[in-house]
Parts: sequence; structure tokens; C-alpha cells
Amino acid sequence: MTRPVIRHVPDHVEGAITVRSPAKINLHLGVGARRADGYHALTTVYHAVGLYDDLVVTPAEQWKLTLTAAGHVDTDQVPGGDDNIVARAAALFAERAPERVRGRSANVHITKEIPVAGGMAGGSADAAAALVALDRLWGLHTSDEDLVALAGELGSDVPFALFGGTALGTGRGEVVDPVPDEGPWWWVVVPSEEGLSTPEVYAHFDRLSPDAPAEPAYPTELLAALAARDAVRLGAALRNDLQEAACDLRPELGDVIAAGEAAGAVRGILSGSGPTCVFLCTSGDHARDVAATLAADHPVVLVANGPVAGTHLLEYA
Ligand SMILES: C[C@@](CO)(OP(=O)(O)O)[C@H](O)COP(=O)(O)OP(=O)(O)OC[C@H]1O[C@@H](n2ccc(N)nc2=O)[C@H](O)[C@@H]1O
Ligand SMILES: Nc1ncnc2c1ncn2[C@@H]1O[C@H](COP(=O)(O)OP(=O)(O)O)[C@@H](O)[C@H]1O
Repeated sequence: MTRPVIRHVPDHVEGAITVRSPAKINLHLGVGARRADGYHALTTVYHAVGLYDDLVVTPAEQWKLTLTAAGHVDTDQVPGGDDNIVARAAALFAERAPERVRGRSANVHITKEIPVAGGMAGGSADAAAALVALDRLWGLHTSDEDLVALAGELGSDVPFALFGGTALGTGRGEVVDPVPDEGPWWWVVVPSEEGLSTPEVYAHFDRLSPDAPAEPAYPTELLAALAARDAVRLGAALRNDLQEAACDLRPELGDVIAAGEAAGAVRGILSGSGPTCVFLCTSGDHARDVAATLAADHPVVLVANGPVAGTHLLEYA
């Protein structure tokens, strides 16, 4: 581990613990051919931005999961039972450390700001927060290395939520190496009312790109632009190999990207598998100007900066 991934979380807490996890965008999403295990080889540059989900976790006799959300979040799309990725995180601990988890449960309340099925890894953020909070609440003392490994079992994007910042993702996205990035970069975020399914976008990518290379494109110029702290250069280097497939499934996304660029953004790009579109701006004021223009035609327009911290503690009792 090149640096601690979880900031300021004590090893063990007795009462309630509130853990925060950020959304991500992909500054570079190089997608290779589908592998034998069904996943696609990726070379991606993850970037954590300031939209967050918070989990409040308290000890309880029986498991209970509740949810509240910002107005732009479609909570109907979030499963309440065993399919919720937070419940899957708890089940994974129970499977790996049955004698230590036996007899323990928790109440988990999620406060969601990250759009659901939006390509911003909101579920992954919740999973990362749950791993950290339940580990502390149940006194499991899981090492950072093991938490990252468990995160990778829950989803390809989950390890990055633990790291935050800006990082290179390889493998199927679960191998995370932090990249120096002093930022700040300013983004306008335009979610869609209806989410897009990540597997469907990857499947459509396969149809459109039957000859995708085994080795995805490497982001040499993008990493240089980050180091140079040059927004125009960074804008030109943004790349998302899933964008064509997502825009083919949802043609209106091309119009959203064009509208943001017409409003003066340095560059617009799809976030992950979409449908959220993000727009690079040169400053906070510039982002607010672009957001104000876009807000005339789009019901939800947010401003966020990055890079921000990965999963971290807000408070505990
Ligand atoms: C596209 C990306 C880009 O960062 O993000 P989102 O748009 O979902 O946020 C990720 O690759 C999504 O990661 P995540 O959402 O964790 O995916 P997983 O749960 O691991 O996998 C869900 C499904 O996505 C497809 N999948 C995922 C990762 C990958 N490298 N290749 C794939 O083909 C597979 O069909 C898999 O069954
Ligand atoms: N805690 C959770 N928050 C959001 N979605 C969840 C959660 N648990 C399970 N899901 C499921 O995961 C799917 C993908 O959600 P999400 O992580 O928000 O999007 P994306 O993969 O596009 O970044 C949702 O459609 C939902 O069915």
C-alpha cells in the first residue's frame, strides 16, 4: 500500500459511526476486450469528486437498512434488502469472519447524494463506507490491504472509493495506484432522470467494438496534463471508451455534452458508463456560470470539485 487508504477512523468504536464516501468520475476510461471471466480489461484514471454518500451505522440486534436522499436521487432504484451492496458488504464479513460477526448486527442509514446508476459509483461508495464502518463497529481489525481486497470482491469500482484522490485503475478496475494530482479541478455534473445499466453499456460496447484490443489505451498525455495543472490540456486528453456505446443507447446524451460545451465548458464527457455527463471548467466561478446556463434546460445541475478524500470518518460516539 503506497499510503493509508482510510483516513482518521479509529480501530474500534462502541456507538454510532458516520462514514463518508465520495463519487468518482473517470478522466480516462480505456476499455479493452472482454476477458474470459466476462469482465473487460481496463486502464482508467479515477477521480474522486465532492458528491458524497454518508452512512450512519449503529449497533443493533437486527439488521435494518434505511435511506434518505437529495431531491435529485431516484431512491426507487436502490434495493432495500439483501441485494443492497451495503448488505452484501455485511454478508462478506459474516462469511469471512463468522465467529467474530456471529450475534452482531447493525442499523445502517444511507444519506445519498450520488446519483443512482449514474456512472458515478454511488453503490461502490456505499460499499466502501460499509466495509470501514462495520469493521470498526464489530471490532474486526481488518488490515487496509484486506479491506481493499474485500472491496474488490464487492465490485470493480469499490477499492477506488477507499482511496479517493486521483488514481490509475487496472485489471478490471480493482487494482488501484494513486496518481499525484494537486488540482483543484472544477466540474459541472448533469445527472439524468433515468439511470443506465453498467452491464448493458459494456454489452453494447462489445457489439460496437468487436476488435477491442486486449490491452486498453494508456493515458500518457492525460497524466502529463494533470502534472502540468493545465485545464485546457486536461480537457483535450479526457477519454471515455464507453461513451459511444452509452450515447448510442441514449442519443440525447450527445446533446447534453454539446450543450455544456456550447455553454463554455472546456470539455464535456460521459462519467463512466453514464448517463451522468460532466464538464471540466477552469475555476469555481466558471463552473457556476456554465451550470447556470445549463440549468435553463436541465432540471438538475450540480457543481463539484476534485480530487477529494476517499472513505473517511465524519463522527463517532
Ligand atoms: C463502468 C465503470 C467505470 O469505472 O463504472 P460505473 O459507470 O459503473 O460507475 C466500472 O467499470 C464499473 O464498475 P462496477 O460498477 O464496480 O462493476 P462490477 O460491479 O464489478 O461489475 C458489474 C458488471 O459490469 C461489467 N464490467 C464491469 C467492470 C469491468 N472491468 N468490465 C465489465 O464488463 C460486467 O458485466 C459486470 O458484471
Ligand atoms: N447502496 C446502493 N446504492 C445505489 N445502488 C445500489 C446500491 N446497492 C445496490 N445498488 C444497485 O446497483 C446499481 C448500480 O448503482 P450505482 O453504483 O449507483 O451506479 P453505477 O454503477 O452506474 O455507478 C443500481 O441500479 C442498484 O440496482
